[in-house]
Amino acid sequence: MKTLQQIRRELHQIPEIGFQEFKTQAYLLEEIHALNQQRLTIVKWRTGIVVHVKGLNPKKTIGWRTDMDGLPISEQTSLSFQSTHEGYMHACGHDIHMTVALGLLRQINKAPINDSMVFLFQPAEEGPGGALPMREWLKEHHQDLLPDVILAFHVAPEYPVGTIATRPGLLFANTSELFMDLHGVEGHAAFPHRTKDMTIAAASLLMQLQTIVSRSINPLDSAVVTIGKMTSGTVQNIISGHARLEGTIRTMDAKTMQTVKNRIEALSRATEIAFECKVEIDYGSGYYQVFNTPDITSEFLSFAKLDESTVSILCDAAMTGEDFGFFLQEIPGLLFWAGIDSSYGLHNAKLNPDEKVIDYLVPFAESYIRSL
Ligand SMILES: CC(=O)N[C@@H](CCC[C@H](N)C(=O)O)C(=O)O
Repeated sequence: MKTLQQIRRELHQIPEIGFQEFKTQAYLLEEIHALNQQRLTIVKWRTGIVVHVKGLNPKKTIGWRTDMDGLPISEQTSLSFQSTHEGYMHACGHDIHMTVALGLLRQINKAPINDSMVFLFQPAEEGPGGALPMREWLKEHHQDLLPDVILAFHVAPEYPVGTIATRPGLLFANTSELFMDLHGVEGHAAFPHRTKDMTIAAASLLMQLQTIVSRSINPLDSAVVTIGKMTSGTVQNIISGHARLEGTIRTMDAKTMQTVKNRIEALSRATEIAFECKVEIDYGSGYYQVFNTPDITSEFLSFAKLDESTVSILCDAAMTGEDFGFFLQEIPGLLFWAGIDSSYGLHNAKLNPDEKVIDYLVPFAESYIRSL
């Protein structure tokens, strides 16, 4: 049987983006099929997997969800087990999340608990979002696999291994992707008056977008408008006829999200008039906030406090997005941060989780689940 460290390293080498997790799914299935099958039901959903472990005397079903996808980032670590998929990396810790889920599945399968458990290996967390369609598919086709309570964790680079952090209520933001295409008129660099330059229009719009949070949102509310990618033009001596801005919006409530979108649309209309162009807006996919069930989360924090190997922290909410929010929208449960002690953050090409988190977290999660 492979060690969990070996599994993490092998998963790390094959990062795949949302709904392309074919090798990852095959790898996980091989590990799951190698277990004693007596209590297991295994169902595939797109590139995801659902594994049900029948309890000894089940009164409820406890869910454990892991995400599966990597990011389109070129890895810059010097690890011996670097990504073998050029231009892709597990830079958000989903390799660790999957390994912990497998480790927990092994333990619960080896020594079953009274209740049943369901492990959700969910694709496409980074985008376009697998949780909502997976939840809806379970409701429609596999009511029997729906958990009564659901748990998940996310790696936290800023904390040492052994740290658990979460909070009752709102933990992560509402999100919306943002894609803006600006269409003008391309032309010779020497004849700007015959063109509609979209590099200038996009630069102007980008700067105006930055006024939304500072001037249109109540300072007591919170919002983020991030443009992570900006592209325009073809070569140095042609005025660009097309530019694209790609970003994401984060807010702590749905009303503020609408205010931000209203301002984006108003500034786009103003850009159209000012630069004689067309601005198309696509909001891509949006995630529901992560709202931890208050009493379950308080009890979880009390449990963590009693564990000698754990430092538990009541943390602040963050502007991170997580489509796990869609599960918590309908099923009680919680998401928590687990420290991995990396000097590089999430979505960084040098992220390097301390693998000791796996050996710490599997028994911690197992004993918490046995206490439920
Ligand atoms: C945990 C984490 O980093 N999640 C991502 C989710 C991204 C959702 C979507 N693609 C977007 O950009 O809005 C995050 O960036 O917070």
